[in-house]
Amino acid sequence: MEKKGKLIIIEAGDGSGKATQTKALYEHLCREGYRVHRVEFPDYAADSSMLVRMYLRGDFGGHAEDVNAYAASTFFAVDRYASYRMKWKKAYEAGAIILADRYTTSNMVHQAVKLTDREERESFLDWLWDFEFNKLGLPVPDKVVFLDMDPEVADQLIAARAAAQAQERDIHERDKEYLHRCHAAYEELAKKYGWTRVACSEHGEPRAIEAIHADVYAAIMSLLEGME
Ligand SMILES: Nc1ncnc2c1ncn2[C@@H]1O[C@H](COP(=O)(O)OP(=O)(O)OP(=O)(O)O)[C@@H](O)[C@H]1O
Ligand SMILES: Cc1cn([C@H]2C[C@H](O)[C@@H](COP(=O)(O)O)O2)c(=O)[nH]c1=O
Repeated sequence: MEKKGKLIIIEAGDGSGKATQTKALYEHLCREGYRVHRVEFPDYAADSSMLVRMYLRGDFGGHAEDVNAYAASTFFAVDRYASYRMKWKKAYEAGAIILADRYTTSNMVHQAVKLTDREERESFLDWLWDFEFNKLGLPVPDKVVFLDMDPEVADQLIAARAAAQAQERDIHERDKEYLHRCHAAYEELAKKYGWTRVACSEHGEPRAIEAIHADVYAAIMSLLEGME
């Protein structure tokens, strides 16, 4: 019988602090002596993300909608499959904690919003669940923490980061209206799938990184019982 680990996802809209909070939680859990592996999606440094990179830089069209939800989801899912098989399957099956910055949950939001008809969207979500978790065999998350950052605040954080690091925005980050639709979908899907919401902004300002971290840690604490 396999001794499975725990798969924890830090999920949110673009520029909402996922990398920052994943790093803080990873360091906290390491300090406490847990066996933790940190992964991120897309896995930009890996060959498997080539189609994702082509899509996000606009090779197939400058708008998210230029690639339909099913095609785009497949690019991201294949990248995830390669990461799972090559980087963390063994550790997960040996009982480690896997901490992921984005996962299938990003396809559930960022691709599902392309379908405006409710029935079509539900049917896409059912297809996606079956495709990634049953057909590809990726593990279902044990906990999804949704960082709820006001999209206007996230847009300012992206702008500041882009200026500081001379980075270009991808086709999703360039489209403010799309990011607002994604935020609404996050709120809806957090309820549908039972994701834990952590408030990350108030009165148009981001909350302090440490305060958000304390809430993220509190959200995952109960999962750690019996883990080493
Ligand atoms: N609570 C916060 N207060 C102020 N600045 C923050 C906060 N959280 C993150 N930042 C800063 O905002 C920027 C975006 O944060 P981060 O890279 O963690 O977000 P992300 O969700 O991983 O972004 P992306 O979706 O683009 O991968 C970074 O420059 C980071 O230092
Ligand atoms: C993993 C994953 C991501 N996406 C979307 C979400 C974001 O808009 C981009 C990735 O950008 P980041 O700023 O580097 O996080 O891609 C998606 O649609 N599906 C996925 O599975």
